[in-house]
Amino acid sequence: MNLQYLDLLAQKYESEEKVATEIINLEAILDLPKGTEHFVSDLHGEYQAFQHVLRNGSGNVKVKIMDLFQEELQESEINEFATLIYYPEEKLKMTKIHFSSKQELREWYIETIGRMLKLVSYAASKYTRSKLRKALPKQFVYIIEELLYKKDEFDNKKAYYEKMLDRIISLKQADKLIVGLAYTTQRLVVDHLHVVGDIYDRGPDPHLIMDTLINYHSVDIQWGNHDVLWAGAFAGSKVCLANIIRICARYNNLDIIEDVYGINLRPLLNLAEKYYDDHPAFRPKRVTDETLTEQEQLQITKIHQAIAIIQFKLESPIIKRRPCLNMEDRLLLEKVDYEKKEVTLHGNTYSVDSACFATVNPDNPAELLEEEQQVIDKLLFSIQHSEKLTRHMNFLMKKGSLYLRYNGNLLIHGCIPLDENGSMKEMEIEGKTYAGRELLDVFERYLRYAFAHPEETDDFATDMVWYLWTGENSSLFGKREMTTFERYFIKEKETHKERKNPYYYLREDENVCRSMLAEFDLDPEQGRIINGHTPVKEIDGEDPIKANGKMIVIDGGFSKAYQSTTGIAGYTLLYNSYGMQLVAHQLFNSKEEVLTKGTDVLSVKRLVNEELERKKVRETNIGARLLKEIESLNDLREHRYMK
Ligand SMILES: O=P(O)(O)OC[C@H]1O[C@](O)(COP(=O)(O)O)[C@@H](O)[C@@H]1O
Ligand SMILES: [Mn+2]
Repeated sequence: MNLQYLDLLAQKYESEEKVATEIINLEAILDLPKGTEHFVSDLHGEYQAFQHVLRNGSGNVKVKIMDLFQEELQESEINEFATLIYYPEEKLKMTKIHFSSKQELREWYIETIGRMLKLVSYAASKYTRSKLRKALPKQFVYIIEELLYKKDEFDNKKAYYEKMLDRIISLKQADKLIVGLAYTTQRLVVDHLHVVGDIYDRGPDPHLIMDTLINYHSVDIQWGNHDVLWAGAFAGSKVCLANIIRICARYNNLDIIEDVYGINLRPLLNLAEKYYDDHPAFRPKRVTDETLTEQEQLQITKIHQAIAIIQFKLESPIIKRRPCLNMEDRLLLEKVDYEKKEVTLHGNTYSVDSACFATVNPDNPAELLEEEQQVIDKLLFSIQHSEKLTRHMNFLMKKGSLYLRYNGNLLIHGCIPLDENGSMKEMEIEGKTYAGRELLDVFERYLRYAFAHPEETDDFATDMVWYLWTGENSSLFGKREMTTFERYFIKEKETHKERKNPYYYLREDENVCRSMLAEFDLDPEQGRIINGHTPVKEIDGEDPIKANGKMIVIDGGFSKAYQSTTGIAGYTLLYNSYGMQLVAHQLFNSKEEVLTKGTDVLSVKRLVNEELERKKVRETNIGARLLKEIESLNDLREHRYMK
């Protein structure tokens, strides 16, 4: 027993009563039902769709409303009420214009606030009062508690409550109260959120997702390859930086770089204007914005080429100085015959007639022009000095990890690299061989080191971050090679294919999944692997629940760009005290549609498993921590107060 620790503890609990009270509290919490975990993945900048899923708790809010009111309310009323919980400000505005008299509005307020209080109290029933208090809107804590805990057996307080509600309405506080209660409900239906990777890229608003997560009550992140690419850029990797700008150009998202994160793109634009023309392969993909003129599209097309070529040039020296990464196959600029305009890959020769190699020196293809060097250096300087990006990246690192063991499950964005036999694939790094969990741990150590040393741009750790984005043994990429060059410049489609790691077919096998759980010291009987990264093609009948339920893949494609291949708008997972449920979301168009049509974009639920007995906090990660705390408090009690 650590006596110093007990001394410290004694400062906080300075009387026997205080120790006893805390022990009683903690023990009571252990017997509460486990809180609801909510899993989402591959958000890819789709803030609106993410907001919707968050606000309706993947359908959980509706379930609670149905439990309480399905006898009393019609379906349309239930939908109206649910919409009020999801988007209280907007829905209030829309509802209020329909009332013709003050009296009508007053009645609606009283009825609605009454229902909301019932809902809050139901949603909070498995939490302690102190947890509920933290979830309440600050300015109304006292009033709501009075209203929530009213026990009016003797009819003494009726007038008191009525008066309270009346005054709330007459003092014009009802709207604020309704908004507060709606957000409290949203917060209560989900205890903890897991984001299984890929917040960034393709969609327009990753920064808004980051802001939401920063303000969320309880969250962790398992990094996706796209998140690591952004972290890598911030950590000093110029090639990661070129990639994020290239992807932003490709998806018409350069305003994320310029307007949101405040990076000046002018030097890059000047370079682009000087050396590049129109090119069909580099036209921006997501042109929803009708205000984008032909001129602007052309500008983006040129920037896209300029930064792609910088990226390819920056890859070469890394591949050459790091033979252990085994990426010589990707020295593509070196493989081009600039006279014949051909490239030879894996023994086959293809035309690269359409390629834009104006800045490439055939004798030294990886050499950056002076201007290119300046552009990338300036970009790196601004990105590392962006206040907002600093905040977002620090949060990403603080709340994130490559994988997470949580309540018996393994959460991981991409894969655990395997060989064809299902064994953990080995990789030699700096003279040592790693595989499985150790490999992932060493990857994470490099990323954290690179992040802590942003001034080092060419060291091994920084190069490893790029490897995490694109390397064969990366647990985030999970494919043999990234065929970006081929997809821009070679017509033959067979060169575009990215071969997946054997993990992606072996994960269908229950025994393989069991051995992966064991590799991470998790119980193969109880645990499951929760994966993102590869869109589940529901359209083709692919099942997100694999390996007899040991593997659940929740990338259903929030990303609009991928919805035509998946056929849905993403999966999410809920894990409450009764078990796990997978939710398939139908296409989400806009919050306006939800508000005007009153219908939720209905989500289809499938049971993954049912707990035989309702799971309690005692059996969770938090429970284990509380048990330790109780043990220390018992020690303190014995040592300090029992003598
Ligand atoms: O669809 P795009 O923009 O061409 O991107 C394709 C690239 O994205 C990747 O699929 C990685 O992104 P994901 O993590 O979303 O799968 C690469 O394997 C591939 O080369
Ligand atoms: Mn991914």
